[in-house]
Amino acid sequence: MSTPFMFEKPVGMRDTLPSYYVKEEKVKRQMEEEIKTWGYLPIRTPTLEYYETVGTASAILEKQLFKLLDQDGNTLVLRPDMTAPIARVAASSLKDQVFPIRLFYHDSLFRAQEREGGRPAEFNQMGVELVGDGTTSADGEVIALMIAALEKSGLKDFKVAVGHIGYVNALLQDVLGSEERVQTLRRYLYEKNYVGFRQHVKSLPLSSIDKNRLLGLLELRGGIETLEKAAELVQTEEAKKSIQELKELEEILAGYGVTEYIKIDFNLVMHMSYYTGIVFEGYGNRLGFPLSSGGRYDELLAKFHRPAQATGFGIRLDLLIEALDTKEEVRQDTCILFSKERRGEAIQTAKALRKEGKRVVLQDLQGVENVDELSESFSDVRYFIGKNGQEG
Ligand SMILES: N[C@@H](Cc1c[nH]c[nH+]1)C(=O)O
Repeated sequence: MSTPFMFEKPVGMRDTLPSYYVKEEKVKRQMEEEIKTWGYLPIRTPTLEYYETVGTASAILEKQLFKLLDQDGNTLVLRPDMTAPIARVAASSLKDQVFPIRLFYHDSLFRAQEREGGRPAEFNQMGVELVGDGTTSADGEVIALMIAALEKSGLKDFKVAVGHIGYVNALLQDVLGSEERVQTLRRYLYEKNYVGFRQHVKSLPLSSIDKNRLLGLLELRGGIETLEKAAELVQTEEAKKSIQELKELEEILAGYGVTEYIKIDFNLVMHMSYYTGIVFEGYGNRLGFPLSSGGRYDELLAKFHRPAQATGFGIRLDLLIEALDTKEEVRQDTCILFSKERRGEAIQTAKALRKEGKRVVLQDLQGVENVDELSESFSDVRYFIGKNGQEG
């Protein structure tokens, strides 16, 4: 008797069937070609990392981590992110390599999902890390590269929202003082719960001027003029520096010719707590949630004892493919059906066609359940049947 779980999978785990696999491979290849031409080198890191180091540095919610134990009782995690493992590598195996280091990756990541969420808990991400470069040129480069990679994948009508976590913190801190109160409001932003943000601000014991400054943050979305409005809300050094960086970034992105994709959004607060500066998210036209994101993380490397400034991005392949909505068919060119007597001839023909780069299925007629159905999925069907006859 079969067990009741026979066809079930753990929550959030998915099979990748050929039709999807083919699409993903194609998109991966297209984006990788682009990323390589920008001088990024490939890297792969292990699926499992120590919870104590990479697990905590990844800054993913504790309950989203898949944990397991090794034979010595150490807690391991399935990597939820590539940025922290790469920071580990940059600070250890690559410690003698001079900065900046440009790396790219595509690998599966693991983030446990709520049962109701229905989102995959394992997904593929392609991304880059530019480690050891604190210039705004580096922020501009990774944003422009993300756009170039998305363009290469065939994605149209997408937008990249750019914000600055330094500015958000500066404003919230200037008005609220305590980090605890800052955290609460930051969480509303992270959840994109602007109604909750408004209600919470209204409930705070603050002057109406201060309340309006906080509510003013929600208006800071749009074009370049947003930067002027942002400058009015808070004048601390940190805020000024953030706005200056964004101004410079605008110029850099204009230089790359990608201004049309960009909008400023000071409400951006990311799911990763390691971000320290310019942050960004890519949105496809048809999806309400970001399919790519990234930003500057200038304090993460110090956790691995090689302090360095860095930035990067990750593109989720499952969400990108959803946004692309392509009808890629799993294509097979030729089917050679043979009977035993002419098997040798059939094998030779298959060999010759494969050499030409054709995809050839070589099939003994006796093993076929339904010849008509089988034939339908091929553009070319050849028969090698009967004794010494000619190819049919
Ligand atoms: N690791 C981030 C993306 C990123 C790469 N570099 C910087 N940020 C994520 O998974 O969302």
